[in-house]
Amino acid sequence: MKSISLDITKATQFLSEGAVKAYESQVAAAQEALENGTCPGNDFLGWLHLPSSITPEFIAELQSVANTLREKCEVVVVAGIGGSYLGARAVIEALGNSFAWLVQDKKNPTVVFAGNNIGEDYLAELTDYLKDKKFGVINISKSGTTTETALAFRLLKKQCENQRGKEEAKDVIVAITDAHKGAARAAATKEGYKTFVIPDNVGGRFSVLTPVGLLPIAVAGFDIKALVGGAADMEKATGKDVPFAENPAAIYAAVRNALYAEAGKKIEILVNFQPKLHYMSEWWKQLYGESEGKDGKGIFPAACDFTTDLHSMGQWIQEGERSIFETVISIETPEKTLFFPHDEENLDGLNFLAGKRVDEVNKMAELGTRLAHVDGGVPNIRVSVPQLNEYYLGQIIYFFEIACGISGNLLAVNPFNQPGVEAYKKNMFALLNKPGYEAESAAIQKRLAEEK
Ligand SMILES: O=P(O)(O)OC[C@H]1O[C@H](O)[C@H](O)[C@@H](O)[C@@H]1O
Repeated sequence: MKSISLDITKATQFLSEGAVKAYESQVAAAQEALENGTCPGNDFLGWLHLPSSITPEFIAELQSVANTLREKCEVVVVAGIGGSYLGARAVIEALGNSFAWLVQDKKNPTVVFAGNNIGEDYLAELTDYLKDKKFGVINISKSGTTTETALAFRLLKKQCENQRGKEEAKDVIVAITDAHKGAARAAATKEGYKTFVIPDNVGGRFSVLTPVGLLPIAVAGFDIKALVGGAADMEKATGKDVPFAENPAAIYAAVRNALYAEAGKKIEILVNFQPKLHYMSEWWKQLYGESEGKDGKGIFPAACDFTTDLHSMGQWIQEGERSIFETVISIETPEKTLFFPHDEENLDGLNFLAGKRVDEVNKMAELGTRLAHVDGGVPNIRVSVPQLNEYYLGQIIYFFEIACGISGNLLAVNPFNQPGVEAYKKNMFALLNKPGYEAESAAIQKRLAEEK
């Protein structure tokens, strides 16, 4: 099978000669540290060889549970936030019909997401939508205590039991959580739900290839064996003994750090020219943002869908502050085929495109954008992906995961913790007068009073 490939020529032209190669020894040291478990955050390295450790038996167990949900449900709600839903949504939306919610494809349950916000209208409209549906729930939380997910799950569990009865509900609610602790585990144990474990040593943003991602993706009807196969092949292609120049993840990590350290590029924009990849960018933002945004450092991960956002962000990218670079995921061949028709009147003047495939126009837009942005001083890294299918999505996932682990080590941060995310939670609990937060509640009310 082919592999995804990197073109860094439009990025290295913004760097001094040898700037990327200069990272070779640091990258080797980073990969050794990941392999030997001697890097910061070394209790969260379970993702490193996860693809190659997934057995056919485990895939079969996941598929069997997915089949039960597929047989018994018209709709399956995936409750989770951050790493507990982004990977699943990224893959499902990349592979699914762009209008899946409108195309009544009886072969697959409709997969919807909840627990990734606290929007009252969103949750009210979801519960309304589910009122006449035979639905199930996959409740995903590594900690088992995340407020957004727990709040959504309380609503969904009650509605599922009211609509299907407690006994039947038990068969269509699955929990994916910690092996022993947390509210999600406690509820699953009490109610007798089927459960899968999120390994202690795999952090949320690296968990898409655990049941966190694999079960929802299988429920949606996609081939998790191929997904894992692509990731496993990329695991081999980016191993610590692969020569630097032949290791795409090593090169990507080195180039982005060189652009940050030497060329002052503080923002990386992940770009796609396929709208189905929108959530792949959202998954990537968490992976890099939560791994590197520490100690006042780190490249800010942003994302754009082109050509759509060229009509909104194009001006800034072309002529704003030169602190950005672009990483473009380019899908070589679309899954579908559509030609531009000829029009007798040609009032739109587009007959010069007649007979061409739509993607030919998209590819010229991509090339034209690359030339314009590079001319405007925006370095461009191009990740070429042969097809948008499970196998190559597995390659992309592992490529970005291992590059993130390397990059975080090059940046000298702990890529595998996320202490910063606790701040808002503490304030929220204090403001909600959560039991046990009495002192924090008093303090925050005092602060708010003083700020008036
Ligand atoms: O899976 P959970 O424990 O519910 O966590 C869900 C998400 O929220 C946390 O606050 C972190 O920001 C993320 O790294 C994590 O993926």
